[in-house]
Amino acid sequence: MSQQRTGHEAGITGRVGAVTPSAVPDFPDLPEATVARLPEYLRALHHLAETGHDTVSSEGLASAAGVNSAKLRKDLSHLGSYGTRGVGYDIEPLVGQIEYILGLNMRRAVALVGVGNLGHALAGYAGFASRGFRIAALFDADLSRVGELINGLAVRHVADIPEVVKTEGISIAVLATPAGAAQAVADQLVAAGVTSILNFAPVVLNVPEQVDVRKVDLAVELQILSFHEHRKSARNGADQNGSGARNGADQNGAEARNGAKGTTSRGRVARVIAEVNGTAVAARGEVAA
Ligand SMILES: NC(=O)c1ccc[n+]([C@@H]2O[C@H](COP(=O)([O-])OP(=O)(O)OC[C@H]3O[C@@H](n4cnc5c(N)ncnc54)[C@H](O)[C@@H]3O)[C@@H](O)[C@H]2O)c1
Repeated sequence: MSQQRTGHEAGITGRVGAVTPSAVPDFPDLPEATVARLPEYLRALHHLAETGHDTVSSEGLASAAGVNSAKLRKDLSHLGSYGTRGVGYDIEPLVGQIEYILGLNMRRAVALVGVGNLGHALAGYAGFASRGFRIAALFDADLSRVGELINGLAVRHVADIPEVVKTEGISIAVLATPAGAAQAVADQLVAAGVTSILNFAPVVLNVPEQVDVRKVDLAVELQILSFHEHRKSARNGADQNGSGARNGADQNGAEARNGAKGTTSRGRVARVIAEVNGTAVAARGEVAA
């Protein structure tokens, strides 16, 4: 990716409203994390516009997008958008600017390969259209699926990929085949001219450098949540051990004070261990060395 000037470096300051998509002098070289957050800002901005808002504060937009406001201001500054003190960001031009950066000011044609359980659900999802995408072609290798209509679109055989990709101007494909078929399908797509792949198959694809692949794996997301669950329970356990340790110390203290009358808990534990091991216990209640 080439190094680009940001709007700030290019002298674009002040209200977002002063910056139109055509005013972006060069294509900004955005951090990947910023790119990943832009769709969230866009979703939140669309919602704000639909509910009658013209402007939004950075705090309001950050909260609607689920990020912190310092991060949001930094992200938008990469686009040359700084908002206006006391006013915030003008929503309409900011929407235009983010859509321009994300390349959504044209509706992109997308191909979907592998129209099984997952593929059917994706092909039938109405939300892609409102987010800037048109499912332009469905492909499968199974002849019994070819010709099936999903949302008015007929499933084509994978042999038609080169022709359809060309005629429909498709550059993005969604891959929903079994893992074993995914690499060969990716090769077919790339040979046909596809340059971006959203891969649902649990396999790492080898593609040429100019091809972008994003992998979606819900099992990985669940595994990450599992880690958080594990960590929460480990911390809770540590907390309980902590209070247990404090309680233990209190009890030890009490037992030490009562030591003359009876045996300490440490002594009792030692005795049990000794009984299990068949070893002797020292007179003071300690395990014999
Ligand atoms: N990423 C995730 O979160 C997630 C979730 C569910 C499933 N998956 C993955 O998605 C893929 C599809 O899952 P599914 O449950 O829909 O499977 P499925 O078996 O129902 O569907 C797979 C489809 O791919 C077709 N196919 C097989 N080989 C092909 C080829 N060479 N070219 C074109 N089409 C071909 C089959 O005919 C079938 O229609 C699997 O790899 C699965 O592991 C991923």
